[in-house]
Amino acid sequence: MTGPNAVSETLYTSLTDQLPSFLSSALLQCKRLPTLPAVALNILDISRGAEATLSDYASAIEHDPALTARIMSVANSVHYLRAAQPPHTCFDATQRIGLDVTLATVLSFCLFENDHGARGRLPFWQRSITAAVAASYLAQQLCPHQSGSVFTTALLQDIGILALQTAYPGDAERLYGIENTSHQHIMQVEKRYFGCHHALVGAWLLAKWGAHDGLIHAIQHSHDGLDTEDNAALCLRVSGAIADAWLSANPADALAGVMRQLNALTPSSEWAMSGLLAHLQQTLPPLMETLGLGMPVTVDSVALLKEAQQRLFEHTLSLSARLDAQQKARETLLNDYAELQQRSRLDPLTQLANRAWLEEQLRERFRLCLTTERTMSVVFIDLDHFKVLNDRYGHQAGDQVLAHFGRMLASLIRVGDLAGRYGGEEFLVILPDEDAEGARRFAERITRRLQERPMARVDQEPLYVSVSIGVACLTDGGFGDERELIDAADQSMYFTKRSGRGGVSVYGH
Ligand SMILES: Nc1nc2c(ncn2[C@@H]2O[C@H](COP(=O)(O)OP(=O)(O)OP(=O)(O)O)[C@@H](O)[C@H]2O)c(=O)[nH]1
Repeated sequence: MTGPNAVSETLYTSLTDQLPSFLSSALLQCKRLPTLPAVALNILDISRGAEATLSDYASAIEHDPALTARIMSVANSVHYLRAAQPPHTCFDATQRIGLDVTLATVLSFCLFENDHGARGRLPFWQRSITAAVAASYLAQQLCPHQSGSVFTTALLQDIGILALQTAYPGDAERLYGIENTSHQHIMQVEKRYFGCHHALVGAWLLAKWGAHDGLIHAIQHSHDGLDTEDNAALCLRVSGAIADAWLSANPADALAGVMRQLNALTPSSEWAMSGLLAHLQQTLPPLMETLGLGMPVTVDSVALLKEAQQRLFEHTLSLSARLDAQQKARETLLNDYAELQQRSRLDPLTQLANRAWLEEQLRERFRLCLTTERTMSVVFIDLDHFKVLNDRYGHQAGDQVLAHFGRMLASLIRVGDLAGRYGGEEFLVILPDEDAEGARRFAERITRRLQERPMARVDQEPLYVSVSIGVACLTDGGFGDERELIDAADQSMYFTKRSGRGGVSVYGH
């Protein structure tokens, strides 16, 4: 289970304070509560079909308190909650967590270790389901938009009993096995034996598992008096009494007693009691039959659990296969993205950084230098008489020269430097942590290299080019931004041009 989330942390702490500590330690030992065997069978049946939908699972789970509590808590966990409303019904919960998590949650059901254990819990399950059906019918009359959540809350109102029976299997028979004991009496016995009754236990468990505050609060007060302004709470609280009456040895008398109580509170016509009884009469017998609660249940729990584990295993396998595929798709996507990003930063002809990337990098490095009090230099390079070269040897030869020059420049820079094509036949190199003298030496290496190596061959003849270079160092001017630094390097480059080309000038030197 998920553990309390941030929202219910305070509620959880307050419930923990109220719960005797020996009880919380014992309850923590039972990680899962047993599921109705018939529901477990139904879930397995559904999981065998390839076309099973979320609704199929939700319909199966919604009558089982243990699985309902589990699925509600998982759906409410922080991971799924995000900014959304908490789930109010099994349908909400399964929609929230999706098919994979629903399957993983419901297939990890557990059962009572033997038929005897399951039979001993029949009254608990019968009461939970009867109360849920009654509560949702009443809610449809009084607060229709809450009937789904009232059903779920009513189903879970006694989950504390299931937990206590599971934590104290040896005492369960003695505490809960006496026939025709009233719910009131059970609560008195619990109070004597455990120091609190099952509503608090149920609320604490749901808080521990991370259910939402509304549900926890409603369970905690599910057994309070009927004197409440809140219609949903009223439907919940009266549902237990109706379930007890319906399941008692003498339903007619018991129901009359409940009606008397209600009449004292509110006019009976509003409650449409006869409609409720007709609804219970019509709904409950087939439902109890389906859930195996009409007669003792006989199931081979070992075989059932084995099959569930097998299904869970198959499900996990298919899930991990899908995760693998998703992971691969994600990696390809990331690679494609990285490649695309890299391409969007490159000049296609020279394979150096393009102007946009150069400017972005220069902006960042300029800011870094200011904050860390470091320096940097930029080197502005312009190929000489490139128009003449193009005109004389053709545009293709010009392209060849640019591409070759790009490769040469890339071979001269160090790790951390950035060389790029700034415009047509203009190049820019950023030299971090380099002063003006270092940058000048770098620029002179370029001019020397160009004297040694031709940048193209035309009709087998080597074609040499020269460049005019301007250098500017951050330390040599009060530059306000990176643009001013580039302008300074550009000015120095023009100075070189005016001085006869094929050389290096340094700004401010
Ligand atoms: N082949 C080729 N030529 C280009 C490219 N980009 C710009 N050019 C050319 O480069 C030439 C630049 O000419 P100018 O700005 O007059 O400069 P220059 O001829 O180098 O003269 P100076 O800079 O004064 O030495 C123009 O003819 C442009 O067409 C390109 O990608 N490929």
